[in-house]
Amino acid sequence: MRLVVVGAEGRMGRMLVRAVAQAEGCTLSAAIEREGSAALGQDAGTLAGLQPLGVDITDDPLTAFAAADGVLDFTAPAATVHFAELAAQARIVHVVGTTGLSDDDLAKLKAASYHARIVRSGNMSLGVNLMAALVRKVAATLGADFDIEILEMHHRMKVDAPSGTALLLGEAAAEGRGVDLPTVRVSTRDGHTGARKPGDIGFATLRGGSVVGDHSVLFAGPGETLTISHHAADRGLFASGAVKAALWAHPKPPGLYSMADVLDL
Ligand SMILES: NC(=O)C1=CN([C@@H]2O[C@H](COP(=O)(O)OP(=O)(O)OC[C@H]3O[C@@H](n4cnc5c(N)ncnc54)[C@H](OP(=O)(O)O)[C@@H]3O)[C@@H](O)[C@H]2O)C=CC1
Ligand SMILES: O=C(O)C1=N[C@H](C(=O)O)C[C@H](O)C1
Repeated sequence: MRLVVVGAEGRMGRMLVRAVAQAEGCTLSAAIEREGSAALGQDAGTLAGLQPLGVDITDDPLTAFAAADGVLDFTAPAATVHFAELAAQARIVHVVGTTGLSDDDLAKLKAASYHARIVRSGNMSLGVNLMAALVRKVAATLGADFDIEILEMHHRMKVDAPSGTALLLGEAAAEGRGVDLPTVRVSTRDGHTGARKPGDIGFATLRGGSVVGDHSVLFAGPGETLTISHHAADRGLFASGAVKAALWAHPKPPGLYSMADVLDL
């Protein structure tokens, strides 16, 4: 499978280049950065800390997608929407790890998925997707006297909050309870907030240092608290999950898929 990495100079972009170079059954066909990037013309392998791969970074996704079977995209919302339109035109696989997408962005991805095979997830790791399945089950099992709070911590450079993973876990909890997350979501508390509203799902965000990604879901009940946690130690795990998703989606019909589909959870 010929794969393009977009945002190839980014923290995840470099990891994706390494994961593609090391995986069986795929090759890196192109690497893309934005117009004006200092990385243009550099070898993607060298930039990722590998031997040269003979793939120079360009700012021409249209040409790259026309000669590829799939694209791995951990960039930014506006870029991802644009890449989804190009992936749909080229009828290829689009693996989307980008977080912070608005409802409008998600609607555009849905439209693109009539022609592209899109796999989107706020977290590409096996552990987090398994955790989401557990959270759904626990939320469905415990009664309304257990309050659900989601805590996440990431590195100081992260630009969106709550994290895509926290939202994915919140959606799983809401699904377990049979409610829509937007109707119960509380993402900020400051000042005289009043008592906690029954049924709310709270989010707390920490940022600092080089933390790759830590998530906990707390079920706080009368006299006991159940906590389910995940600690990511290395971004390589998100990158290998993305490659797995691309290989899984290659023979599938156009559509919008999740990591739970890929992992058969
Ligand atoms: N789903 C998952 O498992 C994971 C998701 N993520 C998500 O992935 C995204 C990227 O994270 P991270 O790698 O840390 O961020 P970085 O800022 O390090 O990387 C993003 C890269 O994308 C580039 N980029 C942005 N716009 C364009 C464009 N239009 N064309 C080409 N390249 C573009 C950026 O270039 P420039 O710097 O010039 O803007 C940058 O090189 C975030 O949304 C993050 O939350 C991260 C880890 C795991
Ligand atoms: O920006 C990051 O770094 C990460 N983003 C994803 C998210 O928003 O949940 C996944 C991971 O936790 C790292």
